[in-house]
Amino acid sequence: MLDLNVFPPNFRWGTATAAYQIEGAAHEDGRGISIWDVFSYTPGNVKKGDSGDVACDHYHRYAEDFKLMKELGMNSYRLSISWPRILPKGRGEINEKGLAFYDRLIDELLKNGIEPYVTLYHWDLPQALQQLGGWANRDTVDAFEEYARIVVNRLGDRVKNWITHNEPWCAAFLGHGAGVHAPGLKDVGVSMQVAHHLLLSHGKAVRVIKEHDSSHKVGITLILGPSHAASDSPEDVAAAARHDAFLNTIYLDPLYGKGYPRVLFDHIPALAPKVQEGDLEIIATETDFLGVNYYQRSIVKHSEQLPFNFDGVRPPGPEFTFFDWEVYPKGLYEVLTRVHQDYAPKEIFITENGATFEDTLTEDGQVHDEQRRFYIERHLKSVQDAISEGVPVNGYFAWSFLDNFEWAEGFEKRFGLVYVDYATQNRHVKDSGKWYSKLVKEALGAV
Ligand SMILES: OC[C@@H]1[C@@H](O)[C@H](O)[C@@H](O)c2[nH]c(CCc3ccccc3)c[n+]21
Repeated sequence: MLDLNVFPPNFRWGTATAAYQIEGAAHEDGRGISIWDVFSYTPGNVKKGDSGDVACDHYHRYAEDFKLMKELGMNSYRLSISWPRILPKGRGEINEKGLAFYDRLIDELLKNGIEPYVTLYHWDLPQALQQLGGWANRDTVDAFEEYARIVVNRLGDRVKNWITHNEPWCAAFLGHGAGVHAPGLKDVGVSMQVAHHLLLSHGKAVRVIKEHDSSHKVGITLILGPSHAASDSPEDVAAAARHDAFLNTIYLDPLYGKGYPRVLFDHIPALAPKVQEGDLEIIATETDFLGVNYYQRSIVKHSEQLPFNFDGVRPPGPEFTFFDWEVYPKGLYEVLTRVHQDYAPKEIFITENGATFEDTLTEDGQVHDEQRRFYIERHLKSVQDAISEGVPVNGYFAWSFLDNFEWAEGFEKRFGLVYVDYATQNRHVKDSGKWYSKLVKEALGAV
């Protein structure tokens, strides 16, 4: 199925994680608390009352984790920095122990010959900033810029690839519209203003990084997926166009200098964000790559449901993951060709792709996860097909290296190529991880 010769010789093969999901040590070495600590500690928000207090204990086990990563043959790794470890109050006093931790982490990665791709924000806003309004408060844009400058100045001699934000759609809508993620607000209008502030802070951080060293590569990671109309009726087609704007072009358009999509905000003018003079120019600051996270497509029909007048329709499958997400590899090809055609990023990295299935650790420490292996194989085939058509995809980061804290699902949902036995913190490479390792070694060996 896969022809590894199609992938460019300098292709980045790796995995992705995020600080709050793997580090643990939530109250160690001066770390401040984040909105996800608060959200997790609030009963009812996270399955089984799980939290990131311990998680994979990566804070203490990163050396063994990177040794395993090297043994598996990967040449890249996407991680995120915990803002509250660096600035416990979000701004002002710097926590030297937090910076020293990431010094050690990056040094250990480089010692293992693994290229770091660093996400500055993967949802763990310092709670002190939330108490001042969080991302709904435009001041947080300046706080993020200060945080970015501190991190880039400290790690910028060794980290050359930066992702400003992970999935602003999640931080904005799941966190402030649907209320199912931290900080747990349910106000669509606020979520749209949050989206604007996240994009604005992205543009500011790009400029900080480029001022530090213009040779550094910087981009943003978006969750993208096709919005398919449930029928060819004009109202379903119009509903799908609004959903496409709601999920995809509300971010893609302003990032690539097109402003906010009229198809959405003509429908909900009262919910449009307040945009100040110069904001759109900052948001559209030139970047070096686009990070694409892909998991599934959406099927959309017209609905009386306000404010968007669209609703989801259960996809036909027939395959679904443990998250009940449809397995639809073609959607990744559709996303990549559409992004290339409509926005033409210089480079694209698949910064997340993966699946959760019910994993069982056998007596002899194996996890036979053929479904996950087959999921990844078919999505890599979609990447291969896009590359064959000239789409500049230069890397694939499987979500995730380790099983980890899956937000509101807690530890029940496992995405790792490596199984984590949380009772012992032992790591067990799953069959999918062994397969991916063999594939990566073949691809890189072919260089
Ligand atoms: O759900 C798997 C991963 C998360 O663990 C990552 O932190 C996050 O970047 C990420 N985004 C998505 C798609 C959007 C989504 C996230 C969480 C829950 C539902 C949908 C899936 N994932």
